Amino acid sequence: MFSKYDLIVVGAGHAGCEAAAAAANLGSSVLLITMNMGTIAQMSCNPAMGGVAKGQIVREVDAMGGYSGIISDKSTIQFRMLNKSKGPAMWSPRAQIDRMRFAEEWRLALERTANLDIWQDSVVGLLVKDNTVYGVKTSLGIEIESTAVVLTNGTFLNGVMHIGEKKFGGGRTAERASTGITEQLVELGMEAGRMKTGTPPRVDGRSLDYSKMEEQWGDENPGKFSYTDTEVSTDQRCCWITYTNDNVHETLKEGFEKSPMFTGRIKGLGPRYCPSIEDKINRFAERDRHQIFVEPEGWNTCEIYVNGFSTSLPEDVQFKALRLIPGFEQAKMFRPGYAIEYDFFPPTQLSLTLETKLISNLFLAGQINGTTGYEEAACQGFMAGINAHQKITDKHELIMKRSESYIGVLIDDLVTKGTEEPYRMFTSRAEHRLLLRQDNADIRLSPIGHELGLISDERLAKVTQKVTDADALVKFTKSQGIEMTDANPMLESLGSNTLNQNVKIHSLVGRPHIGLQDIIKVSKPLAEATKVLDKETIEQAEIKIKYESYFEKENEIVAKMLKMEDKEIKPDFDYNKIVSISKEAREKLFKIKPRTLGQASRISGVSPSDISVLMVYINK
Ligand SMILES: Cc1cc2nc3c(=O)[nH]c(=O)nc-3n(C[C@H](O)[C@H](O)[C@H](O)COP(=O)(O)OP(=O)(O)OC[C@H]3O[C@@H](n4cnc5c(N)ncnc54)[C@H](O)[C@@H]3O)c2cc1C
Repeated sequence: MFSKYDLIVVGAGHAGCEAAAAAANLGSSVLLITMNMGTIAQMSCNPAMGGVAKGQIVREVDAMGGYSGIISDKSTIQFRMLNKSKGPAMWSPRAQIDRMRFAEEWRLALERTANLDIWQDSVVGLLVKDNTVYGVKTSLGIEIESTAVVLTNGTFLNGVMHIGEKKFGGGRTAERASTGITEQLVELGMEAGRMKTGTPPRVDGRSLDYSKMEEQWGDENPGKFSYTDTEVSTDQRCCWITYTNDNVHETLKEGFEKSPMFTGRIKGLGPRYCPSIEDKINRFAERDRHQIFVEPEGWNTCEIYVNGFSTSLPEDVQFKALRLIPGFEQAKMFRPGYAIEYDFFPPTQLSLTLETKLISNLFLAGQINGTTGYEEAACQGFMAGINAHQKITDKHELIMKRSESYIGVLIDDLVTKGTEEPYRMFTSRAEHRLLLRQDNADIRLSPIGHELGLISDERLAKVTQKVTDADALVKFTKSQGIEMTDANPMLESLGSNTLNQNVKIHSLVGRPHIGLQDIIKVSKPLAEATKVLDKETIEQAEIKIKYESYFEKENEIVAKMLKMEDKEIKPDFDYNKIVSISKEAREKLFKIKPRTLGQASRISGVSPSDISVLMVYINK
């Protein structure tokens, strides 16, 4: 029934979809096996993409030829650029998403992708010989062969869901758990752990009184994720904000003794930055209210996601407490919140390509590696799909540097340091975040996508043109002056000091709160010079003018750091021959097998003096 594939991807969540699409677009024959074709790219929790640091990841995946940005744009119901009042390194695109449309768009995109077959079934085991994977076994008893396998099982491996004292096996509400894979991999010598997460109840939006809540609209001129010419709706749906209160907290506390979170019935660590409402009440007892974001799940559905109210308390307690929130007095519940615990594989067992060190040609991506979040999963899937293809076609592996992408930071963090709790991306994890901005992801990464074959010549040419045009515009502002009589009314209206002599446009853009678009309105030469340029090119020039000196300093730091980062360590390097490093460092170095001195320096337990000694040996 099945001939041999180049690659089998197990699971069609955010990681699996990107992995399958990337490898197929590169030319591998791919079979995507997923338990339920009705839940391809299902958003298990919040219907939103992007956010702080996560939005940058979506843009990076898009810049290299992944699909997440395009699909998000097609299903956006509200868009906001977060942190716009801060520096550009913090600007983060976030979109409220139509959950059903997102899943449908992903499925249609996969159906349109050449070299990609889909099979609905559950994988129960791997075909492994001589520590090399060569296919999978399914619950229908079928054995399907492939040269490589990417596992992206999400929260499904031995998943157990909890609502109060009730407990069900399952990978997500109304879906079966996956058994067999963890057990086999553990038997083969891999280590598995347990993590947990939770989700809030969903309610019927027709039963809410929005007049008691604050409206929260998106941006007036909504942006988007993809650098391609995707169209986004200029219509937006409103979200709302309301708050819990003492009565809500007291009611929730009635259920604490039945809460699996407090009775210790759930094993594993949960996401610290996405706590349940019971956790928040417990940890921040001094707070008399917590914010609740009331978010529509789509354009046409009345289903509402109660963001901030993640809970696994008994459903009747959830319901009683919800009705005490302003605007929720008559709320009808569609689905209760629940918690889930699942298996993951500590990611220090992977190499930087996301291939397992133990079993050749087996790659792991997404929540299975201890991460949380669609964006974190999508970018790992994308990278695993690429690297699986590269490996089986004997091409170079793709390892992203920490200084060139959030994707590089994420994978390096996971593989080098591991994670004890669900890992999510933050801007603070990226030491070179000033360079890793959402506005320049295409400039940073499209050449890489192009070299791989995922970005067309035309698309790369557009990026190159943008850089050339932005540089030319910066140059123009340095030579072109502005009359003070033209500038002063605009400066006054924006609360900036007026001029007492004519200046170059460049020096005005250097001022806070003054942008090129403000000056275009009052300077005919600038308006003329920019009339054929798009918004992004003008923005790129403005960011360069305002932050050029900071970028230069950061680039100098990166150049210094790359000297260490580029110092390669051979995979079979024998750390036993170094006598003067600590026992802990030796053990960790053997376990992680760092590729470079830079990676070695980030392993916990490896000290700067261990690195100095190691450097001497490598230089020998
Ligand atoms: C209850 C809940 C709450 C969550 N809360 C949050 C949150 O607050 N914040 C946040 O950022 N993230 C949250 N998440 C996590 C978020 O859903 C994941 O990070 C993201 O979906 C992971 O993507 P993935 O592709 O790794 O896995 P998933 O999206 O889980 O997809 C896994 C896919 O694999 C398929 N599959 C699994 N096993 C098999 C098998 N053996 N054979 C065939 N197919 C298989 C499944 O059917 C599914 O399609 C939550 C998840 C759940 C379930």
